[in-house]
Amino acid sequence: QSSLPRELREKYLLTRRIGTGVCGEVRLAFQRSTCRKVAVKIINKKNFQSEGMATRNATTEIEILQRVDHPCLIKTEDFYQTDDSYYIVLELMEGGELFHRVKSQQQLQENVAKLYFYQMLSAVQYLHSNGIIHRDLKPENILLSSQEDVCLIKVTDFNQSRILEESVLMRTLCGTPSYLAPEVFTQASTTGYSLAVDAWSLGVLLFVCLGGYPPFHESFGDKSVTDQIILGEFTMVPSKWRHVSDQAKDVVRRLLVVDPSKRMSIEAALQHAWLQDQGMLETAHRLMYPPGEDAAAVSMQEAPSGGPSKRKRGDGDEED
Ligand SMILES: C/C(=N\NC(=N)N)c1ccc(NC(=O)c2cc3cccc([N+](=O)[O-])c3[nH]2)cc1
Repeated sequence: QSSLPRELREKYLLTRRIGTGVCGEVRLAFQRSTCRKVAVKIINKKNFQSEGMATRNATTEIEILQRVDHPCLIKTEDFYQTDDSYYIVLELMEGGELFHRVKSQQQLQENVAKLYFYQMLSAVQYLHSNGIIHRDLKPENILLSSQEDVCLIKVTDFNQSRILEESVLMRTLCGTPSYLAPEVFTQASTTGYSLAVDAWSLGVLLFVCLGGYPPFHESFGDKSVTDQIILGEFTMVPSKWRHVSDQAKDVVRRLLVVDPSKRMSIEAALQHAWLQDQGMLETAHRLMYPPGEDAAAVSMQEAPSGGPSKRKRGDGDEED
């Protein structure tokens, strides 16, 4: 406890480790004033390659963590740092990492995988609409809110994230193209598809949820994992995929496409037939926007037809 920042120690009681990551650990903590349980992610700075990289990455990450506001993105409520570590206070996600959920259940039931996948798509759609690319979507970075199958998921770990800012390239493309070399345009097409990297990762995540094992793995055939990825050669083991619907397989196949310009986009995935499932969508929206938690949600609720519409005013009075 002694090496913790004093303010952190004064406000929170840190207890046992609940999660481990390559760049640090996660501890269960109690807010002393309310006894409320929170998670504290401790990231040791020396894990980053170079000092410059560390500060930029971490600053960007902290900025992103504090800026994002979506039900399927982890929220930070406090942030401290010492010379050698960052301490990020986060909401507790008692279901732990998706990685362990899939491992313990071999593979998820299709409707559960669909509910989780829809939430991941919503989270990534929000990030992309705010010019943020996650770039490191994997089962360890998807957290579950409870031990129940039907639960809220949250994306975390923006360590590799990048904020798409106005690039020199974009400005260049505004000027007269007459004197520009061809690679300036072809290079444009590659950076133009940088959002698509998250779509690929979501394809891998969905594959793991449905199949219970990774699509690219050294145990498959004689090619290296890198070669399998570059060739887009994934293996659907029949015994594992026999009970998975053709529509679900179609989503995976359209995301795990090597050419980013041909890969299904996040938007297109949200429109895919597999996700036009009213039951799942209602469950997802009930989890993401629980009634009564947010005035906006209340006002969006359909007032019961005919009966007096109960709406909460700012001062909390019920009005008929
Ligand atoms: C921001 C971040 N990583 N950033 C980075 N590596 N640079 C980050 C990474 C991982 C987490 N993980 C958790 O909050 C987390 C993991 C876990 C496992 C069992 C149980 C719980 N829990 O809250 O009950 C867990 N929470 C939270 C934040």
